[in-house]
Amino acid sequence: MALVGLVGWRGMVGSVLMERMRAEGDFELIEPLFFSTSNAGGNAPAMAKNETKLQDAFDIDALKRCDIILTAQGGDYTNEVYPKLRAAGWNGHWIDAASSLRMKDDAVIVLDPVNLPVIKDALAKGGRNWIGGNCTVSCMLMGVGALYKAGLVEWMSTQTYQAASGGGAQHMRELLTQFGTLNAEVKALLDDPKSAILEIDRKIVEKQRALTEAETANFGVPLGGSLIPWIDKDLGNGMSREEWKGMAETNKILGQGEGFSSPAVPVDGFCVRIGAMRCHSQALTFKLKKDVPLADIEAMIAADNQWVKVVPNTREATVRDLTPVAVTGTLTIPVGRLRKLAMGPEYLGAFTIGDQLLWGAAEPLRRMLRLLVESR
Ligand SMILES: NC(=O)C1=CN([C@@H]2O[C@H](COP(=O)(O)OP(=O)(O)OC[C@H]3O[C@@H](n4cnc5c(N)ncnc54)[C@H](OP(=O)(O)O)[C@@H]3O)[C@@H](O)[C@H]2O)C=CC1
Ligand SMILES: N[C@@H](CC(=O)OP(=O)(O)O)C(=O)O
Repeated sequence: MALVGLVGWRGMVGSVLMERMRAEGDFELIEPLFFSTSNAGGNAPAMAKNETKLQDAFDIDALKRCDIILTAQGGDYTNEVYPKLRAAGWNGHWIDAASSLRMKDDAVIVLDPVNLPVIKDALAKGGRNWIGGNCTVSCMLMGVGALYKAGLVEWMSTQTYQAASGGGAQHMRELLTQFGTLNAEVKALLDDPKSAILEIDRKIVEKQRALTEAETANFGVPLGGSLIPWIDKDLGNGMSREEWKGMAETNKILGQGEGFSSPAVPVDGFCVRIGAMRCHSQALTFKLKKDVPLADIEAMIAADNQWVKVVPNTREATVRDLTPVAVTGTLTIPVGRLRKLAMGPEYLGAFTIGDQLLWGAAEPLRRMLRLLVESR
């Protein structure tokens, strides 16, 4: 059985990953070795078999024992440990949730329902680095990958509505704390049905502007009852790093663009943080290479994989099935609001949602692990 080192298993992404691995019986196929950056020598979780103590996640010799290492510990950990491990001659498979290695030439961004041929090709060529994609990109491609696979996309523009969880657990807590503070500020007025809404509104905005440093420590500004149209670093050219990932990662996942034989498809838009908990949503505008009937597009998307679900473009179906609340905790990727846009028959609009901790983070990694284990 493959000895699989698990790093970052108790974090937010790691916990979702463990849950999914248990649900799919993955532990029956591996010998897990649990690592910790903070509690080496402590007890490993219940899924441990023969190795019941936590290993030191910075101990290169302990890591070197593993056939496969799967980490959801974060980019700083990857940057510190991965080069040392390879320099020490380790030739195992490295599966990683962090973005650090994503754009390296010897790394594949894994999303097997979309890019199994790219993964298999890299495996055949001796590939050893398998990196999970950006959550927004992975969820988008799980939904509308069919249009790319069919070579129909001339360009795509994305407008995202990204959940607090993308920043990590502390960001989710901060959002809820802000909502609580705001509610408390106007509770008495809310309880009085005769109170004036503009008075409530005034008190809320005053409170939002007066939130303490502690109440905005993670987002930097209020998010509850507001939004933040910037995610990740400022690239200095008017673009956020999250926006840059849209084009770079979409094309790399599909095996096109730089380093590949076919050209990149332009992907661009705006990435916005909103007050959702753990589902990323996005409105997409496509320029298709030709006019394809809407019914054919719907059929193509619906047939692409077992998780995508076309939501009829009606009010009733949309408000029921196409919301973060409907999708959270599920692997379903709804795609709705599909319609031809006023600009012409080649212009297609769509709206899609995904749980950014499942298809956006944990699921592609556990599926890659499974693929490696089953191909041994
Ligand atoms: N959050 C997201 O949306 C996404 C994250 N990622 C990647 O995954 C990485 C990990 O993200 P995320 O899971 O959100 O990070 P977390 O902060 O939840 O977990 C990271 C590590 O923090 C340590 N830790 C310290 N205190 C606690 C605690 N009270 N509870 C749990 N763990 C604790 C754990 O390491 P130890 O057990 O060794 O102490 C854990 O593995 C990110 O840095 C990013 O690279 C990728 C895609 C999406
Ligand atoms: N940047 C994403 C979350 C994330 O971790 O992305 P990446 O894996 O590309 O660093 C967000 O904030 O919603």
